[in-house]
Amino acid sequence: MQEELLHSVVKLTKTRDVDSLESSLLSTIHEFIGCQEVSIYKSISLKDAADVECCLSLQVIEGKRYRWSQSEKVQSPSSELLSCLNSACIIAVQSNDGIERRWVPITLADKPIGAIAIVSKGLGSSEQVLLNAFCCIYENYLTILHENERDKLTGLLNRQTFDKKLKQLIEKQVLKHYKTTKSQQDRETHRETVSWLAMLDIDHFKRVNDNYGHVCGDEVLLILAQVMDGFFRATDLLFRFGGEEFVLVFEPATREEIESLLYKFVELVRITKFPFVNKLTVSIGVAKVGPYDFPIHVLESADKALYFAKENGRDQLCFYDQMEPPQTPSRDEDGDIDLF
Ligand SMILES: Nc1nc2c(ncn2[C@@H]2O[C@H](COP(=O)(O)OP(=O)(O)OP(=O)(O)O)[C@@H](O)[C@H]2O)c(=O)[nH]1
Repeated sequence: MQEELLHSVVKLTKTRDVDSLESSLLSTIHEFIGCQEVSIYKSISLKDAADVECCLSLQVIEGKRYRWSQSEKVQSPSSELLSCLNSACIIAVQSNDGIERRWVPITLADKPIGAIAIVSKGLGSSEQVLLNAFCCIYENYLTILHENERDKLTGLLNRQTFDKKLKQLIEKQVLKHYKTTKSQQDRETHRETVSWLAMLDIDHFKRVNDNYGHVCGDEVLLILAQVMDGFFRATDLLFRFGGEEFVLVFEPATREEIESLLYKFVELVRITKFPFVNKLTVSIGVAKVGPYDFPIHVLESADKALYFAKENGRDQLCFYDQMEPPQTPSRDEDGDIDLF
């Protein structure tokens, strides 16, 4: 038993990304603690505590068969899950048929960000100790992985993780696409709700540095990142690509939804009071992320649209497929930015 336990800890800490860490955690919990179901829930929004997603779930069906399910928005989270998320305390309830439901909070930087939920026939004290220990190992390792994926100044995702995260999103999209669309005609109609990538760049940022110095420039960058973090949903991927350039990846939405969201953001930046500078504006280039696109091509398209927005007055957004022909050359060709 001790040897197996050690192996499971080694296996858990061997993973290098959050998704494999989570599937490893659930299979380890299932292996060592008899349960019917074990799931990971995460808060999606900082503003609304009831906005919760079930990221991954392992369910035992008919003794030795399992079913995995992932990324499902929880329509009405149970009151126990919500109190676990709000209080960061373990909650356990037992029904008359002896089935126990237990929620163990997951915290990151002292903030509850989710919970592990386990359905069992009741856990003995040694099983509870084991479950809490697995959750602590997961939490500690999650903190390390989280720090490695983040930009040190702004706390947003860093450029090194971009390829991996975008590939994961595209893979999920392909899977969903095939699950939900049976015929070629269905696939055509589903193209309307694709994911979107936006490349965002601060206008005339050099002037901020030149007038007030690099340290003040850094503070402006930090505040802009906080504004972004507060405005977009937790499921949107926000990257700092370096300097004053950011990349945002949104989950499937219609063009109208993304356009309206980004217009609101451009307006929000315009009216936000930043330190030192009187006025700050951003330009944004937007491109579709289709299920069969290569990340580099999507990035190049968004970059061209961003260049177009800059060339045509800044403080605006431009969609790649709505640019006026002839298309402007990518800044990549000018040697202005280095894509990979
Ligand atoms: N403070 C700070 N400045 C940075 C950082 N990285 C890059 N920069 C600065 O960002 C500025 C980018 O300037 P440019 O590429 O000329 O673009 P811009 O002045 O924003 O003009 P447009 O993009 O054309 O609107 C340069 O002054 C860089 O030194 C950083 O990490 N911190």
